[in-house]
Amino acid sequence: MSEQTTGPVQEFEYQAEMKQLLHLIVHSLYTHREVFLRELISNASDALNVARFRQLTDKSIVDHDAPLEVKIVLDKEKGTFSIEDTGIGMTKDELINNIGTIAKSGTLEFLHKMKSDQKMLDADLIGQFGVGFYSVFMVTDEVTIETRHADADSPAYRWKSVGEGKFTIEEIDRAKRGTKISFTLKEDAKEFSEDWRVKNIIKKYSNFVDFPVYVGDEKVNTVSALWQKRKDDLKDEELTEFYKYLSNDYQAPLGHLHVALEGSVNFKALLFIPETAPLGFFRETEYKGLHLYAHRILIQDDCKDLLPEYLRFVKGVVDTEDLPLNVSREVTQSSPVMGKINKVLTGKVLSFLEDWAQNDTEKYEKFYKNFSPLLKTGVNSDFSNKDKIIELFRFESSAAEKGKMTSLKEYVARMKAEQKEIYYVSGDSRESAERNPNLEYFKKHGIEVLYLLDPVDLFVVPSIHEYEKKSLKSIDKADVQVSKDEEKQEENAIQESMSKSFLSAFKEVLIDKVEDVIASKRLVESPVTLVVGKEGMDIQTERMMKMFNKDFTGSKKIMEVNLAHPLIKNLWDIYQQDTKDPFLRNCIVQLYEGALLREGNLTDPTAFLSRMTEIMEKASRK
Ligand SMILES: Nc1ncnc2c1ncn2[C@@H]1O[C@H](COP(=O)(O)OP(=O)(O)OP(=O)(O)O)[C@@H](O)[C@H]1O
Repeated sequence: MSEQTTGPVQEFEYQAEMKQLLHLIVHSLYTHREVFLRELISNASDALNVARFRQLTDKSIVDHDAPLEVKIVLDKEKGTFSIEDTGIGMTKDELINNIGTIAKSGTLEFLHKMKSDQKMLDADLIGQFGVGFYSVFMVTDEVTIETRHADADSPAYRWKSVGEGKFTIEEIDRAKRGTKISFTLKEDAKEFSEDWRVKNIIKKYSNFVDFPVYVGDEKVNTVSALWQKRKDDLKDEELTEFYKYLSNDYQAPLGHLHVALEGSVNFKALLFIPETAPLGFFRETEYKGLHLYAHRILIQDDCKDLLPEYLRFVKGVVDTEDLPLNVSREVTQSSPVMGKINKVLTGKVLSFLEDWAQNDTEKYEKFYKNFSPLLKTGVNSDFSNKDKIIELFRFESSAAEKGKMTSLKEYVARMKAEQKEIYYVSGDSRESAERNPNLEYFKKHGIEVLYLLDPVDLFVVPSIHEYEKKSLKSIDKADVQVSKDEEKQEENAIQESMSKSFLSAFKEVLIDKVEDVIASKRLVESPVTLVVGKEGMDIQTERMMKMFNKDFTGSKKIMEVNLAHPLIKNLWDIYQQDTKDPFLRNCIVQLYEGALLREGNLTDPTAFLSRMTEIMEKASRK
C-alpha cells in the first residue's frame, strides 16, 4: 500500500544523455536481465551502511533502533515486485541529483559502441559500467520510489517515472526511515515475481551482502565475513562467488591471497587478482580501491590507501581491529595503522606474484600480459620495493624464441664472463626490434639482447640503471662496450686514412642534422646506423615523446658508418676522385634519411622518394 500524498506533484525532465541511456537499456539489453536485482540490493546495502554509521554517532535519527535489513515482497498473481530497506533514505535533492544521473562517465559511450558493433548487449556487463538503478527499466515500464531520509526533520517523498521522458516527485506521509522501490513487472519479465527465481538470483549475486535480505519471511543470504575464516576452511567455490560479488566481474579470479596478521598491526585480508583487466582499466583514473572493514563493519568500500596505485588491479577486503568504527576518510588516510597495513600488504602481494613467477609460469604470464604495464610503474614510485618489482619483470629476448619470456636473473646467469653490461633494444614488435641494425654486432657475436616491446618499458627500464651490479644499456647508445680484441681487429680492417677525411665529408653534408659521424664497430650488414649519445634519450622513447608533443624535437644523433660495407667502399672510390661529387652527397643524405625511415622518424618521405629515383636513374644508366 502506498502512503498518502501530502504535497503537489512536481514534474522533472531527464538530461538528454540520461534519456539516451534509458532508451538503450529498455530496448537493447536482453541477456542477464536479472542483474537489476543485484543493483537494487547493492544500493540498499550502501544505504544501510551509511545508516549504520549514523546510528553510531547520532541518537536523533529516525527509527534509531530499527533493524538494518532488506525486505523483498513478491506477488505472483499481480506480477509485482518491491524492495524496501531501512537505510539512510534520500532527501528531495538527492532524488533529483542522484537518481537521474549516470554514475560513471563513459557508460553511454560504451553502450553506444557495443550497439554499433552489433554485439549482443549483455546486462551482466552493466555492473562494470554503472547503469545501476536504471537497470530496473529492463524489467518494468514504471517505477515508484518512496523514501524518507534519516534526518529527523526530513520529509518523505514519492518519485515516479515511466523511464524514457520524465519523472515526478511529490511529498508523502511516510513515517519510516529508508527506501522502498516498487513496480509491476513487464509481461516478459514475470519470472521475477517467482520466489524461487528471486532467491536463486540473490544467492548468485548478493550472497555476501552485509545485511540480511529477506524474501517474504525467509532470510536468503549468508551474511558471512569470509576473510575471518581460517585459510584452510575457505572453499574455492565460495571464494569465486565472493570475488564476483565484490568486483562485479563475471569471471572467476586468477588467484587469491589470504593474509592474517597479529602483532604490531592486526588485520585480516582477502585479496584477489582478476583473470583479465576490466574494460577501460588503463584509462581509468577513478578506480575502486579495496573494501576496508573495522571490526567486521564496512567503513569504506573504496579505500585507496591500502595498496599503492601500481597494484590497483588487486581487489578485495581488509578488516582491522586497529581502527575505530567511526573513523572518517581523512583520519584513515593519515592513520599510521593504514601505513603499516599498506606496507605489509604491498610486500605480500609482491611475494605472491614472485611465487607465481617461479612456480606457476603459465599463470604468471597471463597475469603479466594483463597487468604488467601498471605493475612496472612501481619501479618509479615505490623505491623501497624497487628490487622486488624488478625481479618481476619479464622480457622477450634474442636468446629465446618468440613469445617466450625471460627474467633479468636468467639473463645474467647466461652472460659470458667478459660481458659487463645487460643489453636491450626497444621496438613496436619483436620483428621491428630484430631489424634494428644496431643489433647486428650482438647477433654476430652471440650476445643476448632483451627486447623491450611494451611502451611502458621505455619509461621504466632506463630507471633500473643496474641489476646485480651490471648496468642496463640500450644498444642504441653510442657507448655500448665492444670487446677490446674485436675493436683491434676491426680497426685493422679500417684504413685509417680513409676513415678520417671520408667521414668528415659525411659530416659536412649532414652538418645541421647529426651531432657526429664515426666509424662503426658494431655494424655487420647495414651501411649506416644512428645512435644516441651517452646522455641522450632512447630512439623509441623520443618517438613516443613526439607523439605526445608535436613541438618536441629531440636531440641530434650520432651516425655510425660501416666502412667495410660494399656500398660505403664504392662511395669511398667516388670520394677519392671528387670530394664534392653531387651523387656522393645525394647518397649520404639518402643513407641518413633511410636510417630515419627505419626508426620511424622520417618527416619528408616525398623528398626521400624523389632522391631515390634520382639515384636509381644514375645507377641504371648504361
Ligand atoms: N535504496 C537506496 N537508498 C538510498 N539511496 C539510494 C538508493 N538507491 C539509490 N540511491 C541513490 O541513488 C544513487 C544512484 O544509484 P545508482 O545505482 O544509479 O548508482 P550508484 O549506486 O551510485 O553507482 P553503481 O551502481 O556504479 O554503484 C546512489 O548513489 C544513491 O545516492
